[in-house]
This record gives sequence, C-alpha cells and structure tokens, in this order.
Amino acid sequence: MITLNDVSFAYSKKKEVFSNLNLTLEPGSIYGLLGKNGAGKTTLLKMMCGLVAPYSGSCTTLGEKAARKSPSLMRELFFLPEEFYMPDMRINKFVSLNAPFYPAFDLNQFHRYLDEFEINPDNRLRSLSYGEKKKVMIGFGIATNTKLLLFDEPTNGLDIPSKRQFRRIMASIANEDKCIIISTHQVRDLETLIDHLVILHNNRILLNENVGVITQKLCFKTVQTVANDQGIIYSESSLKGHNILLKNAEQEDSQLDMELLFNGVQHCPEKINHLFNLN
Ligand SMILES: Nc1ncnc2c1ncn2[C@@H]1O[C@H](COP(=O)(O)OP(=O)(O)OP(=O)(O)O)[C@@H](O)[C@H]1O
Repeated sequence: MITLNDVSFAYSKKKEVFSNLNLTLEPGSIYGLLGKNGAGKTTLLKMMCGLVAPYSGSCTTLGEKAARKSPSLMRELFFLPEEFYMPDMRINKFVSLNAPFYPAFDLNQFHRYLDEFEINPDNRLRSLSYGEKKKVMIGFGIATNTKLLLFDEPTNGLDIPSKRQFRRIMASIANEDKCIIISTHQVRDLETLIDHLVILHNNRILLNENVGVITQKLCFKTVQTVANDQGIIYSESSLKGHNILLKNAEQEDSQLDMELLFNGVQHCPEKINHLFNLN
C-alpha cells in the first residue's frame, strides 16, 4: 500500500531527516509510528500523502507517486495532522463542504461518532475546545472510509473516556483493505490497538515488525532483582521492581510493553536492530 524506496530527505542542507530509508506498509494493519521528538514521524506521514517529496528515492502510496498528489490518491487517504486549521463555521457546514472530496464518506457514521463524543453538529468549530475539535476531525476522518488513514498524535488532547472511545472506534473500522498509521508518544493510550510497530531512530527505521513477532523474539518482564546474564537487553527500575527486556530464548508468552521497548531502542539500538535483522 505504501512503499518508500531508498528515500533521503532534508528540509535544509544542514540536517538530513531520512537517509536511504526503505519501508513497506501493507493493508490490514494498525501501524504505530514511534520515535523521539524530531525523529521524523510527522515528516514521514507528510511524505506518504505527498506534502513533502524525497530528494532522492521514491515514495509510492496506493500505487501512485505520492508527491504528484493526484485526485485519485487524495480521495483515498485522510491525514489528520497534530495541529490543524479550523474555519469559522458550523460543523454541519464544514462537513457539507469537505465530504464531497471523499466518495465513500458516510454522514450517518459521522453523526454516530459525534453522538458518541457528545458533540452537537450545530456547534461552530471555533467555539470548540482543542479536544472537541480533535474529536470532530477524528470522526470526520474515519467517516471518509478512505483506504489509508494517517493520524498524527490523535489522542493528544483527548480526555480519558474519549481515548477509550477512540480505541474502540479504531478497532471497529480496521479491516483487511485498510491501512491505518498512527504516530504517537502516548504509547499507553494505544498499546492494545496497534498491531505493528515502526520505530524511527537516527534517520532510519530501527524496527518494523508485527507485534506477534516482537513478542516471539522479545520477552517483557517485571522482576525483583536483575541477574547479570539471562540475555537481558535493557532494564529500568520501576515501583514494582525492574522492568526488563530480554531475548525470548525460552519462548515465553509476555505482553508487549511499548514504553519499555521504546526505551530499549533508545539505549541499545544495535542490539534490537541485530535481533530483528534490519540493516
Ligand atoms: N517545516 C520545517 N522546516 C525545517 N525543518 C523542519 C520542518 N519541519 C520539521 N523540521 C525538522 O525535521 C525534523 C523532523 O521533524 P518532524 O516534525 O517530522 O519530527 P517528529 O518525529 O514528528 O517530532 P515530534 O515528536 O516532536 O512531533 C526535526 O529536526 C525538525 O526540526
């Protein structure tokens, strides 16, 4: 669905954001895109929808060169940036102006989401709080029923019940034909939703793996004392003892701890990279 082939990109000559980056994303998954501040998550999402173009290599989205921004591509993707402009009009008016760009937009579905988020469609957009605006845009984006959904930090600004509603709605729309990519720092909000992780680190993809494969190769545990060996890749102390990330040599079942994995990647990127055989 999305292929980045040997992509290099920089906003200025001084600093490259991506160097020879390769990545393929398939339909049927909810991808979690992680990386430190400035790692390039937003830039990658923008590239996938053609808002920035690689200076070398190629980015193909739904079979088309993304940077061409062809109408046939634009009607099949929806990008929700972290910050967005809201015109001064009622929600209903906004929808009647923007929905026609998306052939599969479903107005009833949108109204169901608004109802769930307790937002009145007669409200003026400018009168809404940041979190309420975000909920309108999330509901609108999902109701476009595009093949590709790109959400940049969608749970930022959402209250606790809304985060749960967001997870539930996302899980309900995921299907074999759709590709959902969510960039986030709020790993706890989305841990149960994401089924494939992409971690950006130092201008490249450090991990690109299905959650099932990650928990096959890595074990996530909390222990009272850390023994010296045991294939421990990374450990950090917590209130309950030590959270450890280790090679899953015994093929134990454990639950993915995205925060621990992310911290492990920051501290020992090469070990993780080696384990997952990426270049
Ligand atoms: N419009 C721009 N002009 C110049 N440099 C930019 C621009 N946008 C981003 N950058 C730089 O590109 C790099 C990647 O930025 P990007 O916003 O993609 O990172 P990010 O991973 O989304 O960060 P965050 O987690 O803070 O949102 C950063 O070093 C940033 O300073």
